[in-house]
Amino acid sequence: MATTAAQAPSAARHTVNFITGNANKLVEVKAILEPAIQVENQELDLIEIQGTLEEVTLDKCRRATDLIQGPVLVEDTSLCFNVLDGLPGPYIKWFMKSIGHAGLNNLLAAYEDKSAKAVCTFAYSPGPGHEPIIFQGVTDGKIVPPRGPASFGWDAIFEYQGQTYAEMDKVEKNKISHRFKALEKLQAWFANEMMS
Ligand SMILES: O=P(O)(O)OP(=O)(O)OP(=O)(O)OC[C@H]1O[C@@H](n2cnc3c(O)ncnc32)[C@H](O)[C@@H]1O
Ligand SMILES: [Mg+2]
Repeated sequence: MATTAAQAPSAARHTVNFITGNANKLVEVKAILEPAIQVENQELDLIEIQGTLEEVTLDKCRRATDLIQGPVLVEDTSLCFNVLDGLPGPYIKWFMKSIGHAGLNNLLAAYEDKSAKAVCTFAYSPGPGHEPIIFQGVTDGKIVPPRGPASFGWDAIFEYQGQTYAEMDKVEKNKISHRFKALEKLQAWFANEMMS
């Protein structure tokens, strides 16, 4: 059957298979990308290596590609304290689990500089045998005692222009977040792919 003009744009739309076990990430990625890019999800428990933000994400992407045997999108989130040369960085998940919001604040108690960077590193692979492509977004803020709901990771202790991520309306967070900035680059790359 011939494709009608009305069907064409949606048929040409990209779909990504976002591999994550984190429901909050998935909600944000969908809110930012859809409807331009359709987001599907598979949950895999991927081993995460030690290394730079890029190395950790690239390795995660290669492992996901091998398991899925198809196109995948993965993401790794870091919270980097400037005075600690970027730590906890990609190990933030384990710091959150072990010492929580109070412990993360205490790590900076000896320093005046509470500035931090939220970094989102996405890697997209078209499938086995392809090198993954990296899209990174950074939002600068500072670490503060928790304010707002504690429903998503370290949102309550990361302050951006006077408000913690947790205090912000979700729509507002998704306009300035590290995740949004990385996905802007991904969207531009997909748009370019569609034209070539
Ligand atoms: O399956 P994956 O995608 O790996 O999901 P994850 O929860 O293991 O996520 P990461 O390995 O990227 O670890 C990042 C940690 O930072 C938290 N996190 C990620 N994005 C966040 C955001 O926008 N705001 C607050 N916390 C966030 C997240 O809950 C983890 O504890
Ligand atoms: Mg993880």
